[in-house]
Amino acid sequence: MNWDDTADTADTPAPERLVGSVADREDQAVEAALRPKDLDEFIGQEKVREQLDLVLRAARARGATADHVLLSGAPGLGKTTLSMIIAAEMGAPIRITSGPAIQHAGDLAAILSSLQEGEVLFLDEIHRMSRPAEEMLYMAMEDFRVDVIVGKGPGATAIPLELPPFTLVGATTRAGLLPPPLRDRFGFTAHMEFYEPAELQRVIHRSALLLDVEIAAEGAAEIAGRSRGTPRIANRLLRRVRDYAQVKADGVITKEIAAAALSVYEVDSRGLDRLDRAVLEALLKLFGGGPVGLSTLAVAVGEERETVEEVAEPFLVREGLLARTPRGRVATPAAWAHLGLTAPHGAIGGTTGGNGQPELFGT
Ligand SMILES: Nc1ncnc2c1ncn2[C@@H]1O[C@H](COP(=O)(O)OP(=O)(O)OP(=O)(O)O)[C@@H](O)[C@H]1O
Repeated sequence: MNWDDTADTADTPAPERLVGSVADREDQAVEAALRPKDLDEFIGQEKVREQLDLVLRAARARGATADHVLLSGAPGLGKTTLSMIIAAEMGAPIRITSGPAIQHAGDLAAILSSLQEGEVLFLDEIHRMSRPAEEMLYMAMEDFRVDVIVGKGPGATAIPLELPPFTLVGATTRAGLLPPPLRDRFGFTAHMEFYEPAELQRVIHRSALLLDVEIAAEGAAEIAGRSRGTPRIANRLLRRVRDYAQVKADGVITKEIAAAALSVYEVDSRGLDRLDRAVLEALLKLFGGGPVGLSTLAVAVGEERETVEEVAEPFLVREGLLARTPRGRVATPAAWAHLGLTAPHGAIGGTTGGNGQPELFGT
């Protein structure tokens, strides 16, 4: 089984994890139909929307090409969708490529030289571009010009090539990995946050409408609460719940149907799946809440160390269920509560029994 939640989309097969945030094949097939087409349809991310709206309106009013835009944030939060919206709002065509697809500067030169005036170039996983391509991009972004190197060794010559003005929309899961000279060349930078449950509920209602599925408000809320703050996961869970509702009921998604369907798929009320729960259960039941070393924890759940560290832990940490401390992994009081267990007296992350305050996580 491939649990890989952090791998990049370009060169990995579909993850089989229902709560993984990277697009699987089914997502790729249906997502186009679910993408909002303009800024008004785009749900949540209020600040990003407001700021981007200003940037695009101003460019339109000047009759100019929009500034380069950098979007950072976890997979499935809407970076590709937003890049398409930028193109649509500017009435411009869009070209989509990704960092790993551009290994040689020549690959980039070929793309850049075939752009139309005003075109949006969406470069996903921009942090994974090769160094020479990155350096070519600096000049292209700033001066709309590239130097194409012809020949090799001492006889090589640089032929300057003028480019039409274009808008680069770069997307990255890790803005910190971008070299500062590249980051500085973006006129507008936006960080996409995880979505609130109420926003995901709106995403689910909108998708249900497009998929012609009847859903009650509480049904949407139930799915939203398990979607890990990510529209892609919300849409994926919606499709699985729809299947269940069709087979086991009359097709309508109620709160009960959503909860029953997602328990079949082992996605719990906070969006933890089997792997997440296995890690948490081992930490609480075998190690009394920790601290325990990562390798020991991984052996206890029968997974690779990297799988526990890179796939399960980020979400458990984000949810405040697990902490990484210098002494090892430690469960928080919320972890004990979530699994319905009582921390043993004096356990780290449990209560001390005296003042009721957690030993490590109190004031
Ligand atoms: N704000 C939103 N409102 C409604 N639907 C959204 C929103 N953001 C994302 N989606 C939906 O979630 C799905 C995933 O979005 P998208 O492909 O844009 O994510 P991404 O951040 O580009 O992911 P990746 O980094 O894996 O490429 C799309 O089907 C899109 O319809």
